[in-house]
Parts: sequence; C-alpha cells; structure tokens
Amino acid sequence: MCTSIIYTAGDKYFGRNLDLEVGFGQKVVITPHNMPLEFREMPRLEHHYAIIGISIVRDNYPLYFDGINEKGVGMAGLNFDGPAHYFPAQKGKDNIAAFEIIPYILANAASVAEAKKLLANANITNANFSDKLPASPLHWLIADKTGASVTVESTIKGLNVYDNPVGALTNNPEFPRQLVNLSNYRSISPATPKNTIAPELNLPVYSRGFGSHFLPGGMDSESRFVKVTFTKMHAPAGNSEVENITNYFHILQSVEQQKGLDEVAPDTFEYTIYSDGSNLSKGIFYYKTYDNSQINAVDMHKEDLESTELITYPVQNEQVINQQN
Ligand SMILES: C[C@H](CCC(=O)NCCS(=O)(=O)O)[C@H]1CC[C@H]2[C@@H]3CC[C@@H]4C[C@H](O)CC[C@]4(C)[C@H]3C[C@H](O)[C@]12C
Repeated sequence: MCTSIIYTAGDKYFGRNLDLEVGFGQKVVITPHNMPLEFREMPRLEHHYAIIGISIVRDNYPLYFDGINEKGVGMAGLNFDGPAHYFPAQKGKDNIAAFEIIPYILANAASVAEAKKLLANANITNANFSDKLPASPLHWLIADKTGASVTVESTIKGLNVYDNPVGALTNNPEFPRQLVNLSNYRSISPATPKNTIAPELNLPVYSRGFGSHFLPGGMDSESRFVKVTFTKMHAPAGNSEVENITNYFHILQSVEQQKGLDEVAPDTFEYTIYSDGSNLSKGIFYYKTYDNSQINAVDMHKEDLESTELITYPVQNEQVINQQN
C-alpha cells in the first residue's frame, strides 16, 4: 500500500509514502536533459525535461517509483493489484509499457493538461522490463505546480484518466469508488460536533477532537484515503519552505504504516519504507526513511542538468540523534 498527495502552501509539494515489506535498493536518481531515454514502442528521446525522484536503475534505465520534472509535474506509481490490467501493444496507439509511463510523462509534459493530451491516445502495455522485473499492477497520481491532479488507471475496461479533486491517491478500489466512499465521512470535522443524536440528553464533551472520533485509522487503502484527505484538506500553509515541508511530512505521516501492524505474510510486515516530497516550483526533492527521521534534500538545479548520464544519490538511512548534553 502507498499514499501519494499534493499539498498546497504557496508552492505545491508532491510525493508519496512507499509502503512495502522489502526495499528494492532504490536511490535518488536525476535524469538530466540529454540522457537518452529509450521506449519499447515509442521513439527514443534524445532531449527532454529533467527528472528527479526515487528509482532503481537497471541496464542504465531509470525505473522510477515516483518523481517530478523541472516544469513542476509530479507522478507516482501505487499498487493497484486486482483492478489493474494492461494490454498488448495495439496498432495506431501510443504504446507505453507500465514501467515506462513515469519517465515518458515526466520527460514530455510541462503540466497535467499536457500529460492528459499525451495519454489521450495511450495504451499501457503489459511488456515486462525483464524476467526478473515483470510488469507490476499500478495506478498513478499526476499533479502539477498549478495544483491540478489526475488519477490514471488502466483496467479491463481500458485507460481512464480521472480528474482528482482531492489531490490524493492510495490503492484499491478504483478511484471513483474511493470518491463515493468519502461521502460517508461528510460529518468529520476539526470542530466539536453538536449533539444531534439526542439533544435532550446531556452528553458532555469529555475530550477535545470529537469531530474526528469516527475518522478511520486503519492501514487499509480506503481508511488511508479518508484520513489523508481530512488531514490534507485542513492542513495550514506555513510561512517558509522549512515550515511547509514540515507540514507536508506531517500530512503523509498521518497515514504512515508502523512496523508490526500490517501482516502481508506470516511474520512479514509492510511498513512505510520512505516518504518523499518535492517542491514542484523549486525542483527540490526531500525525503525521510523509516529508519531516518531527518529530512534530507537533493536540489536538482545544483546538478549539471545538461549531462548525458544519470546522477544518483544513495538513500541516507542512518538515524542521527542530536545529543544535547
Ligand atoms: C511495490 C510498489 C508499490 C508499493 C505498494 O503499494 N505495496 C503494497 C503491496 S500490497 O498491495 O500491500 O500487497 C511499487 C511502486 C512503484 C513500483 C516500481 C515501478 C518501476 C518498476 C516497474 C516494473 O514493471 C517492475 C519493477 C518496478 C521497479 C516497480 C516495483 C514495484 O512494483 C513498485 C516499487
């Protein structure tokens, strides 16, 4: 399971939690303008927008989990096991393999509107990257620095690009059902609710926070979708970059999966391996990991974006305690 959001606080911040039981050896990877990008069925791109995000690199190809580009577009792939369905390549379509979709969109689109145009004639194919890395069942959140966002889902019915009024995505079920489910939580509020169940009874307000008494808190994707929507929609904007990115991580951590709570196999637990977020206007990529609470940053504009080679940074995983005495 995973959660991805866009948060507005003057600038826009986009990223995700990656929830899984094992890492893949992922790194922070920058794909500069002149690093050629090959696609199975689409023309090779010699020059394109620069990308920064979390990725593994195989055969010099960046297999992005999530990332942003220099134009302020962000995209994240989240598990969508069950509903996800990809197709063989089709004549007359823009055939893009599931593992290519993030590089393809971020290399070519300067906005969500442009991403929608690129997807208008797209067919997401079931091509495997390799025998060891078969196509994984994903759906995607795309957002940009204007605050626009869409959900992209390829199911047996075909490719759907849904406007995403929430600016959040988790996992199953299909996105329209997640939105319908939100209606069940219309009454969730930061404010103390009125006693409407039995106004003639004296029902004391024995605690603060009553407005969120019925807010779901489970690890499952419906609960996380409701909880992160509530948290995000009421999150204040800060007055500085540091305040904003701090708020941003608090929103994502509202749906963090702590170790030991989500058993996916006997004695194996899924947890939030990393959380990341980028300032979509400034091209700064921030992340934390489960083991390292420190916020780390990589600024794409401090690198040579004219380069022809991938630039990688290891994920910093060590917890450094600020010893005060
Ligand atoms: C597993 C992750 C989703 C996290 C999640 O939701 N976990 C819940 C599991 S559960 O639902 O709770 O059981 C997803 C998110 C992005 C994915 C990579 C995308 C690039 C590449 C695509 C290739 O085709 C296959 C290999 C590849 C490296 C992918 C591996 C894996 O699929 C990644 C990491």
